Amino acid sequence: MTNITNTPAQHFPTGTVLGYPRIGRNRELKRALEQYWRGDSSLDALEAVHAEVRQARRNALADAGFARDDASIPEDASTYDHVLDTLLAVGAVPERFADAIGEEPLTLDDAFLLARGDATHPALEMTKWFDTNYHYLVPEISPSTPFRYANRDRARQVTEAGAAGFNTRPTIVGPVTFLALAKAADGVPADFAPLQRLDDLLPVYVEWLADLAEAGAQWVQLDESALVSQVLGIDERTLSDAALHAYSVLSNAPQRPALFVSTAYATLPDTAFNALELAGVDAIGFDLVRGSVPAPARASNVPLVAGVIDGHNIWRGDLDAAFAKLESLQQSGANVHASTSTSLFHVPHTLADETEALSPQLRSWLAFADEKARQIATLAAGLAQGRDAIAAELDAATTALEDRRSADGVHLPSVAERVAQVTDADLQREPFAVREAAQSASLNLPVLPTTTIGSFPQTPTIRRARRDFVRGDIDRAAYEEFLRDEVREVITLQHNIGLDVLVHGEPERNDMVQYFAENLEGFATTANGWVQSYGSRCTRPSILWGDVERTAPITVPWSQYAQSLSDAPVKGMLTGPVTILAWSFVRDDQPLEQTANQVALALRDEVRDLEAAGIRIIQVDEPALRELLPLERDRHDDYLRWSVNAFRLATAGVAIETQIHTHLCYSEFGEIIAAIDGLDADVTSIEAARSRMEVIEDLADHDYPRGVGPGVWDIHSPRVPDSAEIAGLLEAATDLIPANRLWVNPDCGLKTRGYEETTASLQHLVAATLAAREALQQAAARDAAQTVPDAAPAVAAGA
Ligand SMILES: CN1c2c(nc(N)[nH]c2=O)NC[C@@H]1CNc1ccc(C(=O)N[C@@H](CCC(=O)N[C@@H](CCC(=O)N[C@@H](CCC(=O)O)C(=O)O)C(=O)O)C(=O)O)cc1
Ligand SMILES: N[C@@H](CCS)C(=O)O
Ligand SMILES: [Zn+2]
Repeated sequence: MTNITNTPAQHFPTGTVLGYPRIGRNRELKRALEQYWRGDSSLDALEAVHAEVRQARRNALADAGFARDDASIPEDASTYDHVLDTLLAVGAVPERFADAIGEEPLTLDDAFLLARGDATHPALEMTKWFDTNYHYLVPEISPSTPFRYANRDRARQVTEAGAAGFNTRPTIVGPVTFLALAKAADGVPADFAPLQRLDDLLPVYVEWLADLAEAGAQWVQLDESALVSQVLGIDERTLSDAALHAYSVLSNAPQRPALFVSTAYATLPDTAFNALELAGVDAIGFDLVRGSVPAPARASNVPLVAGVIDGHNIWRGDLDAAFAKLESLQQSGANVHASTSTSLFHVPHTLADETEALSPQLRSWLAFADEKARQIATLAAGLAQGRDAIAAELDAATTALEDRRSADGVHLPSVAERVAQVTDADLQREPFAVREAAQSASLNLPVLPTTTIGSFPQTPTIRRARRDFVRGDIDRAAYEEFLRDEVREVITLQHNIGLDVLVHGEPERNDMVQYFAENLEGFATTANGWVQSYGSRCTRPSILWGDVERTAPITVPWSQYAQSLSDAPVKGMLTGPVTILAWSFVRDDQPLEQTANQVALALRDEVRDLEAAGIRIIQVDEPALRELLPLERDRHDDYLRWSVNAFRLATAGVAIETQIHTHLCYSEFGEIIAAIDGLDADVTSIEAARSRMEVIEDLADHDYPRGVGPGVWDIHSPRVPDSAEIAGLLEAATDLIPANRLWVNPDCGLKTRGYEETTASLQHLVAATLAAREALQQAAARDAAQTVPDAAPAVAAGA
C-alpha cells in the first residue's frame, strides 16, 4: 500500500439498509451450494451463481431508489456466514484445523471445512446470532490463534461492484464483536477470554481497511452489535473500553474508508456511544425499533444512522412514527440519516413473489426487504426535502395500518375472553413425585429409556411428494397414503433398532413451526418467503397477523396412526408456544405475552386431544426458549415469567399419568436453568453432545429434579458416533444425573440427516445404552451384596 494518507470522512448517505438477504430471491445460492457439496458442480459454477446474487442485490437496491455511487448500497454478500467471512479475512483458523488449512489465501473450501467439518475435524459450533433465528459459526480463539489478513473476498466484491458501476459499502463484523462472539478454544487457561487478543487482531483490520480503501470503498460498515448485548458474559464497561481502544486504532489507520459502526438488536448504551465518538469513528448506527436514542447522541456532531425501519420483522408499520423519530433527532440539531434497525437478511426478498399466497389486504400491511428499502428511500427523501415531500407515502402507510387494526380476525372477542379467563390453576400440575410414580407404573419403561427427538430424515422423496401435493399433481388421499407408509416404515425401523419410546417421524411437516401455522387460524404462510437460518438452510417464517385459534385437531390422526402400529409408547409431538412465536413474524400490535397465551391455549386443546386419543407421552418442543431471551437484563424476569407460563398453559391440562416432555437445542442454556425447571416438564431432552455435557453440569448444580435426556449424538454433522463414544457421554451423564432420571437420545431431530447415518447412529446409541444398563445392574448387585451380605447377587440385580 503506497498511499498513506488518512482518508477524510465522506458524507454519509441520507438513507441506507444495514444489509440485504443473501441467499438469492429464488434461493439460487442455497441450490448452488448444495449442488457443489454433492459434487454435482464446480467451484467456478458456485462462484458464478454467487456473483449473480450479488449483482441482483445491487440492482434491487438501486431500483428501490438508492444511488449507485454514494455507498448507500451495502456490500454484504456471504457464501455461508458473515462471521465465518470475518474469520477467514483475519485468518483466525483454529489450531485443530492447522493440519488441513494452512496456506494463504484462505479459500471457500477452507470455509466449508470449518463450517461442515469432516471425519477428523468436527465443524465449528453454531449458535444464535443475538436474539434471532440465524445461526453463526463460533470462532475458537486461543492465546496463540494466528491472525493475518488471509482472504480478500470483500475487497474483491467492492472492485466487482465498481466494475458494474456501483460504489458499495463493504460490511464486516467489527473486531470487538468478532472476539466477543468467539469462544475460548478447548484447553486454554481458565482465565483466558478471546477479547484479550484485541491488540493482536487490530493490525489485521488495519490491513483489511487499507485493502478495502484501495478497492474503492468510501465507507466501510463495521457491525458491533456486541456492544448492545448484556448476555455475552462481558460487562458493558469492558465492551466500551474495547470499542474505544479498537476504534482509536482503526480511525488512525494510515489508509482507510470512512468508518460507520453499526449496532443493532437493542439500545446502544451511552458508554459505548461515547467510546465510539471519542475514538473518532465517522458515523454511528443504532436500533430505534428495539432500542432508544443513546442520551449523548442528541448533542453529538457525529452522523447518526437511526434504525427506524424494522429489519427483523415484516410489517409495513407506522412510517409516520418512524419519520417522527428522525425529525425529533433532526430538531435537536443532530446530523441524521435513515436506516433499517438491523440487516434485512432476517426478512424475505420481496412481496412481489407473494401474489398467490397472501391476500391483497394482508400484503398491503407488509414490507419485505425490497419494500423496506423503498421505505428508507422515502424517509431519506423526507429528511432531504421535508415532511411535505413524502406526505402521500406517509398517509398511505397510515391508512394501511388503520385497516390492519380493524380488519376481521385481528381481534376475536372469544379468543381474548378465553385468555382473560386463564387462572394460576390452569398452569399447575400435581407435584412431580406424584406424577413420576403414576407414569412409572403406567409406562413401565426400562432404566435409561431410549428415544429420539421427533423427526426422521426428510428425504428428497418426502419433499418431492409434498411439492407434488402443493402443486396439485397428486391429491390429498394419495399424499396421506404416502405419509402413512412413511410413518409405518419409521415405526418398523425403530422396533428393529430396539428403541423404547417411539416417534412417528414428522414426515407430514414441512417445518416444525410452519406446519402448525398452516393449521391454526390467525397465521398466513408465504410461497417464497425464504430466510436463511444457517448455511444453505432456510425457513419460511409464517406471519402471525391475527388472534390465534385451533378449529380442529392437527397432529392427532398421525400420532394415533403411529400408536396403532406399536405396543411401545409413541410420543405425541408438538412445537411449543415460544418457539412458534420466535420462528414466525409476529404481530407487533399487542404484547407477545398475549399472543403466546393464545397459541398456548390452542396447543392445550391439542395436548388434551392427544391424551384422549391414547397418547401417553407428549413432547412440546421449545428450542427457541433461550433465543427470545432479551439482550437487556432488566427484561429477563418478565420474559421468563410469561414464556414459562405459556409452556405450562399448553401442557398442564393433562392427567398425572401423561408424561410431558420438552426439547431444547441450538443455544447455551446454562443461564436459564431456573426457567427450564419452571417448565415443570417430566422429561427434558437437551442438546449436549458437542459441548460434552456442559449443560448437564449446570442442571446438576441446580439439583434439577426431573427427567433429563442429554443428547449423546451430535446430529448436526453426518459423522456417525461409535458405541464407545456414546458410552463415554453416557458415563459422563450418569456421574451427574441419577440413572433413574436419565434418558438416552440424540441432540435434536433427524430431519437433516440421511437414513444411512441415522440407522447406524441409533444402533450404536441402543448398544451403548444396553451396555450401560448392564453396568448399572452389576453395580447395583455389588452395592446390594455389600450392604446385605447374605443376599444373593442375582436377586439384588433384578430389584
Ligand atoms: C430446528 N431448527 C429450526 C429452526 N427454525 C425453523 N423454522 N425450523 C427449524 O426446524 N431454527 C433452528 C433450527 C435450525 N434451523 C434449521 C432451519 C431450516 C432447516 C431446513 O432443513 N430447511 C429446509 C427447508 C424446510 C422446508 O420448509 N421444506 C419445505 C419446502 C422444501 C423445498 O424447498 N421444496 C423444493 C422442492 C423439493 C424437491 O424438489 O426436492 C421447492 O419448493 O423448490 C418442505 O419440506 O415442504 C431447507 O432445505 O433449507 C433445518 C434447520
Ligand atoms: N421435534 C423436532 C424438534 C427439533 S428442534 C424435530 O425432531 O425435528
Ligand atoms: Zn432440536
